[in-house]
Amino acid sequence: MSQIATEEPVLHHSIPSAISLEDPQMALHHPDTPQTPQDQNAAQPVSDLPTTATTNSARPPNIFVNSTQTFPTLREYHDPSGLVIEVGHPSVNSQIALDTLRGVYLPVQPYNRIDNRQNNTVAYLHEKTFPPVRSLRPSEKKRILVTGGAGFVGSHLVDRLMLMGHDVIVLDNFFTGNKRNVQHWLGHPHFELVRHDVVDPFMIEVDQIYHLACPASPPHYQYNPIKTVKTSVMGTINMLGLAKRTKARFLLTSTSEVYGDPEEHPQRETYWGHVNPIGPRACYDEGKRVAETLTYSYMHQDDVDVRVARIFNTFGPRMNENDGRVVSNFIMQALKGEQLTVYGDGSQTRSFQYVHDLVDGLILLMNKNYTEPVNLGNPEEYTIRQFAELIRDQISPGTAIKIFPATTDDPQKRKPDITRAKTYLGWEPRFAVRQGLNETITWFKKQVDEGLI
Ligand SMILES: O=C(O)[C@H]1O[C@H](OP(=O)(O)OP(=O)(O)OC[C@H]2O[C@@H](n3ccc(=O)[nH]c3=O)[C@H](O)[C@@H]2O)[C@H](O)[C@@H](O)[C@@H]1O
Repeated sequence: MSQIATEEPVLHHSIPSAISLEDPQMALHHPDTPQTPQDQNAAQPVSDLPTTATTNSARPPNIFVNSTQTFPTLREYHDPSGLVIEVGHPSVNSQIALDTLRGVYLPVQPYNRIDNRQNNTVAYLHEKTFPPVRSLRPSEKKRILVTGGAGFVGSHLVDRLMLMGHDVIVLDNFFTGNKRNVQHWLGHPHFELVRHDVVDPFMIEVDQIYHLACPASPPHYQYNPIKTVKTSVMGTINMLGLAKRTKARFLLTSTSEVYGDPEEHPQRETYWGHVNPIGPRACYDEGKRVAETLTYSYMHQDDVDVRVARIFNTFGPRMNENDGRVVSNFIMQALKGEQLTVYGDGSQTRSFQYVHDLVDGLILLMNKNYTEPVNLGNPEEYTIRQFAELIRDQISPGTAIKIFPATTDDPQKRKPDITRAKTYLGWEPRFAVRQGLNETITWFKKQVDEGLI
């Protein structure tokens, strides 16, 4: 190999700036550089090579080429003995150190497993330490599909299901979801992340399906209303079809928006709603209403085991800072010292729940035997103006609150009646809005400080 290397014609290739003859270490390992006896002794057959990225300390462990620097030989991809130490091609920026690649398929400590008998948890080490998850017997462990699992609510649900010890498969098209929300599970043996749009069918064997996939903030769902309707209709048909085939239990995350601009207050699940079918919110409201219709049609016609949660306004860490919803808008505005934007006269009301409460409710609903729709929300009701003052006073009391025109068809009041959830699930919110807001503000501040948003 080294012979071939020295006889090669001089070619010009783009190489990473990290690999330079000016680097004394690199020069030491270049085939043209005289080698010490120790170096020559170090040459080994491939089978004897250590399998970590530390094998050849002179090479950067992971090489992706951006540099336009040229270097006149192909020998760069070989070690002094002529063994390949790097694969891939500069033309497609695919170079990678072989040791790095080995680290993927031949890890030094494959899935090092730490069982903690005392608290019945198991932790896996694979390049990073994952949070310990409960150790379940095979009969207790479920395969759970979460559509929209990389979104705000979905990712918190995934955290919980993972910590509970289940196998979790996340489907997300990343339109409003973000891989960052679940990156801490990437590589965990219980976790799979699939980029997939629920508008297209998806086949898998699962025990439970939490169907969350759909843009939920008004600016996002109104951005492409036809796609929003397709997501609710075709996405729900696809997931119900999957539930039917696999006999999985199916939970639809519906919304308080099915009540429209309600004439009943607070809203009970028996209320049929007051929705404008051709207004700007209709793509979401009517989409979710059809999704509910489909869910119960599959239940009656095909015996699919279904659950329906009607989710009221929810907030918490991992909300998208740009999604236009009132909580993220007000927090970001106050953090930046900008005026808070109240749409309309601010007398419209909302009831806000902290995301951990919602996740509790979803898991309860999935695992209890109640099949009618259930409201999940915190009845703590605020006018939007009060809510603006609450956030302003927690972050920057001097900031101005400014009135802007109301949005079309904005519901004037919203507050859940949670009698059903209390009665059939034993659920009610535990977080006061103030505590949830403190945690959410702390998270947003950290994101800003770390330059992530
Ligand atoms: O937050 C949620 O979880 C809900 O958000 C939306 O429902 P909406 O109540 O319209 O939520 P926001 O966009 O946060 O608006 C709440 C109220 O604040 C007002 N608002 C919003 C943003 C803003 O900067 N200023 C402001 O006054 C809106 O006009 C509205 O009256 C979705 O449609 C629901 O599906 C979802 O459950």
